[in-house]
Amino acid sequence: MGVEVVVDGLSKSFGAQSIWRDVSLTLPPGEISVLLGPSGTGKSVFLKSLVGLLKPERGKVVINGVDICTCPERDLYEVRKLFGVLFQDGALFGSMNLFDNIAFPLREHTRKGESEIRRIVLEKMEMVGLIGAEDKLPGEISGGMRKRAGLARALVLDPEIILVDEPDSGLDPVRTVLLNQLIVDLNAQIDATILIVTHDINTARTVPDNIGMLYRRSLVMYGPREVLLTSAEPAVVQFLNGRPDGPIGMSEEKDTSPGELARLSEVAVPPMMPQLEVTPGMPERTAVRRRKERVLRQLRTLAPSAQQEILKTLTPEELALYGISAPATGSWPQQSEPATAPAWPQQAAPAPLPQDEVADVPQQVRPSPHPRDPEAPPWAGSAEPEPVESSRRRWFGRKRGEQ
Ligand SMILES: Nc1ncnc2c1ncn2[C@@H]1O[C@H](COP(=O)(O)OP(=O)(O)OP(=O)(O)O)[C@@H](O)[C@H]1O
Repeated sequence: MGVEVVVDGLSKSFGAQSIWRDVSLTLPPGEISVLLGPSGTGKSVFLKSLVGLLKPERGKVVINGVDICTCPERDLYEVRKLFGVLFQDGALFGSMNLFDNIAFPLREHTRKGESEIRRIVLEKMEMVGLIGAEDKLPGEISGGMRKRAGLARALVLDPEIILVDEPDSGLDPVRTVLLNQLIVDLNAQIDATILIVTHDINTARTVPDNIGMLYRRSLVMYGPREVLLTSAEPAVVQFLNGRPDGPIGMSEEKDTSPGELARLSEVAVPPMMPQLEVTPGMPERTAVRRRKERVLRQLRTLAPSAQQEILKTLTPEELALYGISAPATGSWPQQSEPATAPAWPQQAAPAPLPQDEVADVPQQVRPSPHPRDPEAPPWAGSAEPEPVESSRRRWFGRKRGEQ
């Protein structure tokens, strides 16, 4: 399983220009997260800070117990081996064919022999659908193929954390969806922690488990996808609807007129879209189960609209297990008699099916093998949800020093 990345109070400037301040978030292990934000808000700078290519002046990035902002170079070198990074343009060497480009990290960072390198490179090229293009130069292939080649190169060292910078830039909508599907399938296969930086709304609405948004030098929101995708926060609504009116303008410092805000408040939050599922025949995404448990534990801290959407994803069996009797009605879930934690049926992960048998594989929703403690349901302790103000503070960030 991928590793957790904990970002705590991170601030980055270039000279007098502050890029973002006091950013705190956790990328849960093996889950897919997306970082959204208007152009120039420092999303790429954030990715580079996560991998230690840029040094923030305050805060921590803790990976496997190592704070990469302050650790010695030697430790940073070790932690970097956990990462695979797909840069916007694939960052391929123009004079090398795809095979050599993808083999490059193996030749640079390992002592593997050429036959082993060949096996690994061809395996990764197969994963991204590039078999047959080994001898092509980057200049001879399409932008989508270059992205996939960059992804294959990011995979050769078996990363536990994959950072993807704008996978959709320069791709048509169909290629974007196909690349998104590839990322979801990859996550199912290798269970790596993935962070995607994008401003593509469709990607944000269909791919991640968690979403954050950078805006005006802050992380204005971060959490389970249902939180941002149902938020009525003006900047989020404007962004998700691609509206010209609202707080986001051509320049970052734009002021919003009361008229604009009024117009925006009439804009409906677009309905949630279902998350992309893995291609039939692939292993299941084990992160889905882990995330469900994690999110249910924090359910009552989330906005009511987010709770509704989360509850809609539960099967009747899961609703019964978690003692929820009134899902998705607009009201706080009623807790029924706590279920005595049943033993989940043990199931082996389904074996990949042959290609000619993959059609119409029924979706399996597997209950968690780690059911909650029946004595402590996620919403125990109060029949009422957390006050809106404190749940807003949780999702809209807090000032430094505030608890
Ligand atoms: N090495 C650097 N030195 C100085 N300024 C930099 C450096 N790298 C980035 N910046 C500045 O940081 C700001 C944020 O840039 P960044 O590329 O991270 O934005 P972004 O959100 O990824 O934008 P986009 O969505 O357009 O790619 C920009 O103003 C940019 O000029």
